[in-house]
Amino acid sequence: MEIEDIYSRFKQCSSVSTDTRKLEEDCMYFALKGDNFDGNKFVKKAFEEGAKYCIVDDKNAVINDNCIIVDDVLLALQELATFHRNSIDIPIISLTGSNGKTTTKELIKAVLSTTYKVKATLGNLNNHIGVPLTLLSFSSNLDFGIVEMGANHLTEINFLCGIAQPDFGLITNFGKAHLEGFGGTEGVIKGKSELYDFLKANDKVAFINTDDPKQVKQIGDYPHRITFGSNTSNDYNIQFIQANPFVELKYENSTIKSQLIGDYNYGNIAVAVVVGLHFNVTSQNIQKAIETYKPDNNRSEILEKDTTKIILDAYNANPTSMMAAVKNFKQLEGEKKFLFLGDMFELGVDAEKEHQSLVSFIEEQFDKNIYIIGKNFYKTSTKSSTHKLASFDDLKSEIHKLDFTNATILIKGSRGMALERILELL
Ligand SMILES: CC(=O)N[C@H]1[C@@H](OP(=O)(O)OP(=O)(O)OC[C@H]2O[C@@H](n3ccc(=O)[nH]c3=O)[C@H](O)[C@@H]2O)O[C@H](CO)[C@@H](O)[C@@H]1O[C@H](C)C(=O)N[C@@H](C)C(=O)N[C@H](CCC(=O)N[C@@H](CCC[C@@H](N)C(=O)O)C(=O)O)C(=O)O
Ligand SMILES: Nc1ncnc2c1ncn2[C@@H]1O[C@H](COP(=O)(O)OP(=O)(O)OP(=O)(O)O)[C@@H](O)[C@H]1O
Ligand SMILES: C[C@@H](N)C(=O)N[C@H](C)C(=O)O
Repeated sequence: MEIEDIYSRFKQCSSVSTDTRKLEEDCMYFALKGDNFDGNKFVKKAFEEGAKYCIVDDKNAVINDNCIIVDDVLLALQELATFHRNSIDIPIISLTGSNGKTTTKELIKAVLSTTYKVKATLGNLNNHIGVPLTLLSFSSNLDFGIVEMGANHLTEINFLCGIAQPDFGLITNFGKAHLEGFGGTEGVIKGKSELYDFLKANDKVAFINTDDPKQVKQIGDYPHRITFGSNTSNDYNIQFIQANPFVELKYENSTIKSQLIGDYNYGNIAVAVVVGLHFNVTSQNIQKAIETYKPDNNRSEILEKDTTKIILDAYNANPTSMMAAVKNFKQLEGEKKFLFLGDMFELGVDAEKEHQSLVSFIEEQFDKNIYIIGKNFYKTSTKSSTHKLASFDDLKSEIHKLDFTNATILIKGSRGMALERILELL
């Protein structure tokens, strides 16, 4: 069946789903194949749960006239999303970067939603499946769509731009994340810059943080840019005030006191302010939107348990965000500090070097209460005062000996380390 015909059926549906475990009545179910399951096997279930149409690529899965057979279900999903994007004439703002994408996306959404009808990526559904799902959730009555794009290898952002066709774009930062798939730091810069390449090729607009020399270098002399940063020569001048513990910044005559910790969140907030200003959101609305935004899901959360203050940053980790978290932790007030840091994943051949240089850096900053957990950290050379634990189970037997009265604790590690489990041990 041609994509136009699938599209006319999509228009009869309430939504698109790829999962029979959370499927909406009257949706279009795409039977994807994954590492664990073949969606074609769940077609009967999809109809039982209320799907209107099922898109399949196994002829044995065709059980009624509402099954649509295609060569490749994933490709069909991506083509349908592209077709839909071309049919809805709304401005799309896309963002990528090594760190802070979801936070920045949520902040921009909060700011623009004060004044406009806006939809954005749910959670971080930001890959080759998530981006099509995001676009298919947009409709032509929106004022803006915000699309977060993630990548762990070259050409991925270019591919996602082809589907989303952004009118505006921004890169939060270039860091040492997913080094394995990108083949090193230069690969990250090239891969993320595919967003700029798309904007340049299509005369679209880039938001550029001029405090980040990498952004300035990568955008080159491309004229369609909106600049911001600490220098008054920018289109928008934004000043960092402090992050102790919450980030405060100043623009025009407004001071924003956010509920986000970490000076690294300054750039994430600044670009949300600038997007708001550029699209004529009032200063009062920008301020209110940002000041009421609270992070969740283990992303730089600040928690209190009796007299103990906990910075729970266990959602993910990579050398850049780990370094940023440690530096921020160092400048925070507090006499008695503990660090619980877990392995960083997806670093490939750089894993050993990156874990070692991070440990050496931490030991320069802190002389005690350093706990590093996981196989990679376990292999590093450390001072005798640093506590190396090969696994979470090893930490369990150590942690109950510690006294956290009046302490401040940083918890950070890769998703697979799931260091939020520490909370139950405190
Ligand atoms: C394919 C899929 O969506 N899988 C999701 C599914 O996984 P599950 O293990 O259950 O099975 P399969 O994948 O094998 O299943 C095949 C299909 O069968 C469906 N199904 C299964 C059982 C059943 O009873 N009924 C069914 O219909 C199933 O739904 C599949 O469609 O469920 C998991 C739990 O909810 C999901 O985690 C899994 O999602 C995968 C990982 C996925 O890719 N989802 C996208 C929608 C997405 O955007 N996910 C984001 C990923 C964010 C991310 O990590 N981004 C990276 C950079 C991107 C790198 C990119 N190249 C990559 O590889 O991802 C970043 O750093 O930002 C998310 O999960 O948040
Ligand atoms: N600008 C930044 N620089 C360094 N680290 C950051 C920055 N912004 C956020 N972080 C760190 O990254 C963590 C995750 O934030 P967020 O989910 O917004 O990033 P992300 O890029 O969307 O991650 P993912 O790609 O895994 O979805 C935060 O809790 C914080 O530790
Ligand atoms: C959570 C996932 N998007 C991610 O960033 N993974 C890195 C490698 C992590 O687990 O920290």
